Amino acid sequence: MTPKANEWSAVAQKRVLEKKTHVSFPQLKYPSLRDSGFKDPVQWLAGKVLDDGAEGLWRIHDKLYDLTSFIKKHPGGEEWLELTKGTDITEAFESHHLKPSTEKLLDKFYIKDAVTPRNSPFTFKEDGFYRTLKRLVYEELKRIPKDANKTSDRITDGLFIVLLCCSSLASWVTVYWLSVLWCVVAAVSLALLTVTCHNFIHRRTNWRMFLFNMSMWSYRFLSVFLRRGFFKAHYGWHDAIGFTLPFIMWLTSGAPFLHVVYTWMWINCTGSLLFFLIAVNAAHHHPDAIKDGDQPSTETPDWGEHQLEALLDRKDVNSNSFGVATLFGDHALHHMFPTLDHAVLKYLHPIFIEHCKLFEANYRVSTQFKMVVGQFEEVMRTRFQTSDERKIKSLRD
Ligand code: HEM
Repeated sequence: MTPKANEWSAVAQKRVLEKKTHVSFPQLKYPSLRDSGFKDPVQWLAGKVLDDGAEGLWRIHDKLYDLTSFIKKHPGGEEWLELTKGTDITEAFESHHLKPSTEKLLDKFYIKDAVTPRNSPFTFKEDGFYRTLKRLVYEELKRIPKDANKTSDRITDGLFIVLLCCSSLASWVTVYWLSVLWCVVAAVSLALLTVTCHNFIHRRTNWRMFLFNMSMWSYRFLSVFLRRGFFKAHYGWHDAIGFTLPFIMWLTSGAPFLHVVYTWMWINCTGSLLFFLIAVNAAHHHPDAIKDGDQPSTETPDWGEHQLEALLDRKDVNSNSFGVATLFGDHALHHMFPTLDHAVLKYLHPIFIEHCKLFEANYRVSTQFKMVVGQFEEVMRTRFQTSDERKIKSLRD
């Protein structure tokens, strides 16, 4: 029985303790492996293999496909399919392909129907919010300027060059305050570069996605250095690309190696802190953004509408291309269409807003300042929210 609004938080707290069902979606079982080992993407994927009913194949909606022969031919890159073998890839498949012809290609790989229901609450109805928006976006993309994505390329390349120059200067100069100045500029450009490269990591394999790893994070697994088998299986040379920065600093500055390492670590740690501050004050860390445990709008929401529930956009960030690229802007459209360049998204605003109005979707737009305040409110939050509470607050904003 669905709990009443005033009982939701207590019921959800009980589910958290019992660990029998998913908290927000009690029709789903408690995720396997959630509480064992590292809580990282590798563990999450292993848990999905146990729960998704894909029988060692790839599951899309309620059908199973054998994509083994397609892995090397996949235009988006091999990694996506290698990593997801044995899991339900419905959400990834739906959101990463706009061309209607891609779906037809699936028939070639069909093996059989799945025997268990999907272990996901999300729906993709033909006349639902997401699928209708996807069709509109596909048509709209034909009308936008062909070179729209050049803006992101220029911002990324510019930040990369600033990072290289300032890091080398920071090791080269011998005046303390000048060195600090170059270190600060390098750290800021490293943080902004890392965010900007996020624009490239959901797309077909491209060299700019590797620049994300200059931060010593990995665009695939943030736990990459902690996992066994670093150079085997899923781990590649690009996971270690961050080590090229101190090497370049050493070569160009001629400074003693230890001094370079020390300077590099300062830049890296400060850059990481700034990256964290940007990320945590962006779209999701606010009480009005749904989290596991909060009450969803329905037990089987449209996937796209649920994305909107999970974030708030910022009007001051969305108003300029540099802000969008370097501060996780236009996040709603980015969630729904991750393969599109961030610089393209502004052209989709008019149809997106109209579509939200038509479907009465819960799309919220806030400001950067309110997101910073909301981030502290989120940290202090002690109860789970009902969907009505989320809606009422969003109207007040
Ligand atoms: C885990 C699931 C998958 C992910 C994350 C994924 C990701 C991607 C990405 C990032 C692209 C490049 C998109 C672009 O540049 O616009 C792409 C393209 C493509 N993928 Fe996938 N893919 C997945 C599964 C599949 C499957 C199952 C098929 C078909 C059997 C498929 C067929 C294609 C085709 C045909 C393209 C080229 C589409 C185009 O040019 O518009 N993908 N995919």
